[in-house]
Amino acid sequence: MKPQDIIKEKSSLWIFGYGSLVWKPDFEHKRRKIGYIRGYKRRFWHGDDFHRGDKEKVRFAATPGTQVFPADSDPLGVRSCIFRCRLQYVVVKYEAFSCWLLSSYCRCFCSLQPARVVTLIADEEACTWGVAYEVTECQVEASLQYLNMREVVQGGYITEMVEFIPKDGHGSVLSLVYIATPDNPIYLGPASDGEIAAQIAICRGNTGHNIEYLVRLAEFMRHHCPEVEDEHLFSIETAVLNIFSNCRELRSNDRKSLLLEVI
Ligand SMILES: N[C@@H](CCC(=O)N[C@@H](CS)C(=O)NCC(=O)O)C(=O)O
Repeated sequence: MKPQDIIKEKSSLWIFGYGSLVWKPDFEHKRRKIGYIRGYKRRFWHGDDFHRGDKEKVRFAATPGTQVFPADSDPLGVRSCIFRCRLQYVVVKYEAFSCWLLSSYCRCFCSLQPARVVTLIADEEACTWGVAYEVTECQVEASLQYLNMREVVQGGYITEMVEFIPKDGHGSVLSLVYIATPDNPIYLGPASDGEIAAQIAICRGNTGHNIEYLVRLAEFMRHHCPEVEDEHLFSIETAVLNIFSNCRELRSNDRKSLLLEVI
Protein backbone atom coordinates (compact mmCIF):
# COMPACT_ATOMS: atom_id res chain seq x y z
CA MET A 1 0.00 0.00 0.00
CA LYS A 2 1.33 3.45 -0.93
CA PRO A 3 1.73 6.09 1.82
CA GLN A 4 -0.83 8.38 0.20
CA ASP A 5 -3.48 5.58 0.34
CA ILE A 6 -2.80 5.06 4.02
CA ILE A 7 -3.10 8.76 4.67
CA LYS A 8 -6.48 8.86 2.88
CA GLU A 9 -7.81 6.29 5.32
CA LYS A 10 -6.38 7.72 8.54
CA SER A 11 -5.98 11.05 10.25
CA SER A 12 -2.81 9.77 11.90
CA LEU A 13 0.41 8.32 10.57
CA TRP A 14 3.50 6.76 12.16
CA ILE A 15 6.90 7.50 10.63
CA PHE A 16 9.88 5.32 11.59
CA GLY A 17 13.38 6.83 11.65
CA TYR A 18 16.64 4.87 12.01
CA GLY A 19 19.21 7.46 10.84
CA SER A 20 19.23 11.22 11.20
CA LEU A 21 15.51 11.09 11.98
CA VAL A 22 16.20 9.55 15.40
CA TRP A 23 17.97 12.67 16.65
CA LYS A 24 16.77 15.33 14.25
CA PRO A 25 13.18 14.86 13.09
CA ASP A 26 12.58 18.59 12.44
CA PHE A 27 8.85 18.08 11.84
CA GLU A 28 5.98 18.49 14.30
CA HIS A 29 4.67 15.30 15.83
CA LYS A 30 2.23 14.31 18.54
CA ARG A 31 4.42 11.73 20.29
CA ARG A 32 7.36 9.42 19.72
CA LYS A 33 8.20 5.89 20.73
CA ILE A 34 11.50 4.03 20.76
CA GLY A 35 11.41 0.57 19.27
CA TYR A 36 12.39 -1.52 16.29
CA ILE A 37 11.41 -3.05 12.97
CA ARG A 38 12.12 -6.64 11.96
CA GLY A 39 13.66 -7.96 8.74
CA TYR A 40 16.20 -5.18 8.12
CA LYS A 41 19.76 -4.34 9.16
CA ARG A 42 21.11 -0.76 9.27
CA ARG A 43 24.19 -0.12 7.14
CA PHE A 44 26.30 2.92 6.18
CA TRP A 45 25.91 1.96 2.54
CA HIS A 46 24.11 4.96 1.07
CA GLY A 47 25.86 8.01 -0.36
CA ASP A 48 24.89 11.59 0.37
CA ASP A 49 26.13 14.56 -1.62
CA PHE A 50 23.79 17.10 -0.08
CA HIS A 51 23.35 16.92 3.73
CA ARG A 52 26.68 15.49 4.91
CA GLY A 53 28.72 15.36 1.71
CA ASP A 54 29.54 17.37 -1.34
CA LYS A 55 29.41 17.04 -5.14
CA GLU A 56 32.57 19.09 -5.60
CA LYS A 57 35.85 17.38 -6.27
CA VAL A 58 38.67 18.98 -4.34
CA ARG A 59 42.34 18.99 -5.22
CA PHE A 60 44.50 18.89 -2.15
CA ALA A 61 48.18 19.60 -1.88
CA ALA A 62 49.96 18.54 1.30
CA THR A 63 52.82 20.84 2.26
CA PRO A 64 55.93 19.94 4.30
CA GLY A 65 54.33 21.21 7.52
CA THR A 66 51.37 18.88 7.25
CA GLN A 67 50.96 16.15 9.87
CA VAL A 68 50.29 12.69 8.44
CA PHE A 69 48.59 9.87 10.39
CA PRO A 70 48.31 6.31 9.04
CA ALA A 71 44.65 5.29 8.96
CA ASP A 72 43.87 2.07 7.21
CA SER A 73 45.12 -0.62 4.90
CA ASP A 74 43.21 -3.20 2.90
CA PRO A 75 44.20 -6.55 1.31
CA LEU A 76 45.03 -4.90 -2.01
CA GLY A 77 47.69 -2.85 -0.31
CA VAL A 78 45.85 0.41 -0.81
CA ARG A 79 46.38 2.57 2.22
CA SER A 80 44.87 5.76 3.40
CA CYS A 81 46.17 8.44 5.66
CA ILE A 82 44.88 11.56 7.29
CA PHE A 83 46.42 14.94 6.75
CA ARG A 84 45.87 17.67 9.20
CA CYS A 85 46.19 20.87 7.31
CA ARG A 86 44.86 24.29 8.24
CA LEU A 87 42.61 22.77 10.92
CA GLN A 88 41.06 20.41 8.38
CA TYR A 89 41.48 16.63 8.30
CA VAL A 90 41.72 15.10 4.87
CA VAL A 91 41.87 11.38 4.18
CA VAL A 92 43.93 10.40 1.19
CA LYS A 93 44.27 6.98 -0.34
CA TYR A 94 47.64 6.13 -1.75
CA GLU A 95 49.52 3.13 -3.06
CA ALA A 96 53.17 2.30 -2.56
CA PHE A 97 54.30 4.52 -5.43
CA SER A 98 52.37 7.58 -4.38
CA CYS A 99 53.53 6.92 -0.83
CA TRP A 100 57.09 7.46 -2.08
CA LEU A 101 55.94 10.58 -3.90
CA LEU A 102 54.35 11.74 -0.72
CA SER A 103 57.52 11.51 1.32
CA SER A 104 59.67 12.95 -1.44
CA TYR A 105 57.63 15.88 -2.52
CA CYS A 106 55.06 16.14 0.27
CA ARG A 107 52.45 16.61 -2.35
CA CYS A 108 49.32 14.68 -3.03
CA PHE A 109 45.85 15.00 -4.54
CA CYS A 110 42.52 13.69 -3.48
CA SER A 111 38.87 14.16 -4.21
CA LEU A 112 36.06 14.46 -1.72
CA GLN A 113 33.60 11.61 -2.00
CA PRO A 114 29.93 11.60 -1.07
CA ALA A 115 29.27 11.15 2.63
CA ARG A 116 28.28 7.76 4.06
CA VAL A 117 24.76 7.65 5.56
CA VAL A 118 22.56 4.76 6.63
CA THR A 119 19.99 2.74 4.77
CA LEU A 120 18.16 -0.52 5.52
CA ILE A 121 19.15 -3.84 3.97
CA ALA A 122 16.67 -6.73 3.99
CA ASP A 123 17.77 -9.48 6.38
CA GLU A 124 15.24 -11.89 7.87
CA GLU A 125 17.29 -12.45 11.01
CA ALA A 126 17.91 -8.79 11.79
CA CYS A 127 16.06 -5.95 13.42
CA THR A 128 16.79 -2.22 13.44
CA TRP A 129 16.16 0.10 16.36
CA GLY A 130 15.05 3.69 16.06
CA VAL A 131 12.18 6.05 16.77
CA ALA A 132 8.61 6.12 15.46
CA TYR A 133 6.83 9.48 15.41
CA GLU A 134 3.07 9.82 15.33
CA VAL A 135 1.80 12.74 13.25
CA THR A 136 -1.87 13.65 13.27
CA GLU A 137 -4.27 15.80 11.24
CA CYS A 138 -2.49 18.75 9.59
CA GLN A 139 0.88 17.42 10.79
CA VAL A 140 0.48 14.49 8.37
CA GLU A 141 0.66 16.53 5.19
CA ALA A 142 3.25 18.97 6.54
CA SER A 143 5.60 16.20 7.68
CA LEU A 144 5.27 14.28 4.42
CA GLN A 145 5.98 17.37 2.35
CA TYR A 146 9.03 18.17 4.47
CA LEU A 147 10.33 14.58 4.41
CA ASN A 148 9.74 14.23 0.70
CA MET A 149 12.17 17.08 0.08
CA ARG A 150 14.73 15.95 2.70
CA GLU A 151 14.68 12.19 2.19
CA VAL A 152 13.41 11.60 -1.36
CA VAL A 153 14.52 14.61 -3.43
CA GLN A 154 17.77 15.44 -1.61
CA GLY A 155 18.52 12.01 -0.12
CA GLY A 156 17.41 9.54 -2.81
CA TYR A 157 15.29 7.41 -0.43
CA ILE A 158 12.02 5.68 -1.34
CA THR A 159 9.14 4.84 1.00
CA GLU A 160 7.97 1.49 2.39
CA MET A 161 5.46 0.53 5.04
CA VAL A 162 6.82 -1.65 7.86
CA GLU A 163 5.59 -2.95 11.19
CA PHE A 164 7.03 -0.97 14.10
CA ILE A 165 7.27 -2.70 17.50
CA PRO A 166 7.64 -0.39 20.54
CA LYS A 167 10.32 -1.17 23.13
CA ASP A 168 7.74 -2.51 25.62
CA GLY A 169 6.51 -4.95 22.94
CA HIS A 170 2.89 -3.72 23.01
CA GLY A 171 0.82 -1.99 20.33
CA SER A 172 2.78 -2.50 17.12
CA VAL A 173 1.80 -0.12 14.31
CA LEU A 174 2.32 0.08 10.58
CA SER A 175 4.78 2.88 9.91
CA LEU A 176 6.25 4.71 6.96
CA VAL A 177 10.00 4.32 6.48
CA TYR A 178 12.47 5.89 4.03
CA ILE A 179 14.90 3.39 2.49
CA ALA A 180 17.66 3.79 -0.13
CA THR A 181 18.01 0.91 -2.59
CA PRO A 182 21.00 -0.19 -4.73
CA ASP A 183 19.42 1.14 -7.95
CA ASN A 184 19.85 4.67 -6.63
CA PRO A 185 22.71 6.55 -8.42
CA ILE A 186 24.28 7.65 -5.11
CA TYR A 187 24.01 4.25 -3.43
CA LEU A 188 27.54 3.20 -2.42
CA GLY A 189 27.14 -0.36 -1.15
CA PRO A 190 29.39 -2.36 1.20
CA ALA A 191 32.96 -1.40 2.09
CA SER A 192 35.36 -2.23 4.92
CA ASP A 193 34.86 -0.45 8.26
CA GLY A 194 38.13 1.40 7.66
CA GLU A 195 37.04 2.64 4.27
CA ILE A 196 33.64 3.77 5.52
CA ALA A 197 35.31 5.48 8.48
CA ALA A 198 37.80 7.25 6.22
CA GLN A 199 34.96 8.63 4.14
CA ILE A 200 33.01 9.75 7.22
CA ALA A 201 36.14 11.40 8.62
CA ILE A 202 36.40 13.89 5.75
CA CYS A 203 32.89 14.61 4.53
CA ARG A 204 30.85 17.68 5.25
CA GLY A 205 27.65 18.94 3.63
CA ASN A 206 24.92 21.56 3.93
CA THR A 207 23.70 20.43 7.35
CA GLY A 208 27.04 19.57 8.95
CA HIS A 209 29.87 17.08 9.22
CA ASN A 210 29.47 13.36 8.51
CA ILE A 211 31.12 12.61 11.87
CA GLU A 212 28.28 14.41 13.66
CA TYR A 213 25.78 12.15 11.86
CA LEU A 214 27.63 9.04 13.07
CA VAL A 215 28.19 10.29 16.62
CA ARG A 216 24.56 11.38 17.19
CA LEU A 217 23.28 8.02 15.98
CA ALA A 218 25.74 6.07 18.14
CA GLU A 219 24.83 8.26 21.15
CA PHE A 220 21.14 7.60 20.56
CA MET A 221 21.75 3.84 20.60
CA ARG A 222 23.98 3.98 23.69
CA HIS A 223 21.55 6.14 25.60
CA HIS A 224 18.14 4.74 24.57
CA CYS A 225 18.88 1.14 23.61
CA PRO A 226 21.91 0.14 25.74
CA GLU A 227 20.95 -3.53 25.63
CA VAL A 228 21.04 -3.65 21.81
CA GLU A 229 24.23 -4.74 20.06
CA ASP A 230 24.73 -2.75 16.88
CA GLU A 231 28.04 -4.12 15.72
CA HIS A 232 28.19 -2.30 12.38
CA LEU A 233 27.47 1.12 13.88
CA PHE A 234 29.88 0.81 16.80
CA SER A 235 32.72 -0.69 14.82
CA ILE A 236 32.55 2.20 12.37
CA GLU A 237 32.57 4.63 15.28
CA THR A 238 35.65 2.86 16.64
CA ALA A 239 37.30 2.97 13.20
CA VAL A 240 36.76 6.75 13.01
CA LEU A 241 38.19 7.12 16.52
CA ASN A 242 41.23 5.07 15.47
CA ILE A 243 41.84 7.43 12.58
CA PHE A 244 42.21 10.32 14.98
CA SER A 245 43.79 8.45 17.87
CA ASN A 246 47.31 9.38 16.76
CA CYS A 247 46.53 13.04 17.05
CA ARG A 248 47.94 14.25 20.38
CA GLU A 249 46.08 17.54 20.24
CA LEU A 250 42.79 15.84 21.02
CA ARG A 251 42.16 16.07 24.75
CA SER A 252 38.65 14.74 25.43
CA ASN A 253 38.50 11.21 26.75
CA ASP A 254 34.92 10.24 25.96
CA ARG A 255 34.05 9.01 22.46
CA LYS A 256 31.39 11.59 21.65
CA SER A 257 33.33 14.71 22.70
CA LEU A 258 36.51 13.41 21.15
CA LEU A 259 34.91 12.97 17.75
CA LEU A 260 32.92 16.19 17.89
CA GLU A 261 36.17 17.99 18.76
CA VAL A 262 37.69 17.21 15.37
CA ILE A 263 34.90 18.63 13.23
N1 LIG B 1 15.63 7.83 6.35
C1 LIG B 1 16.53 7.52 7.39
C2 LIG B 1 17.93 7.81 7.23
C3 LIG B 1 18.09 8.85 6.25
C4 LIG B 1 18.95 9.93 6.62
O1 LIG B 1 19.75 9.90 7.54
N2 LIG B 1 18.72 10.89 5.77
C5 LIG B 1 19.59 11.95 5.54
C6 LIG B 1 19.51 12.28 4.09
S1 LIG B 1 20.91 11.77 3.32
C7 LIG B 1 19.13 13.20 6.26
O2 LIG B 1 17.95 13.44 6.35
N3 LIG B 1 20.06 13.96 6.73
C8 LIG B 1 19.84 15.19 7.39
C9 LIG B 1 21.07 15.55 8.14
O3 LIG B 1 21.98 14.72 8.19
O4 LIG B 1 21.13 16.65 8.66
C10 LIG B 1 15.99 7.81 8.76
O5 LIG B 1 15.02 7.14 8.96
O6 LIG B 1 16.51 8.55 9.61
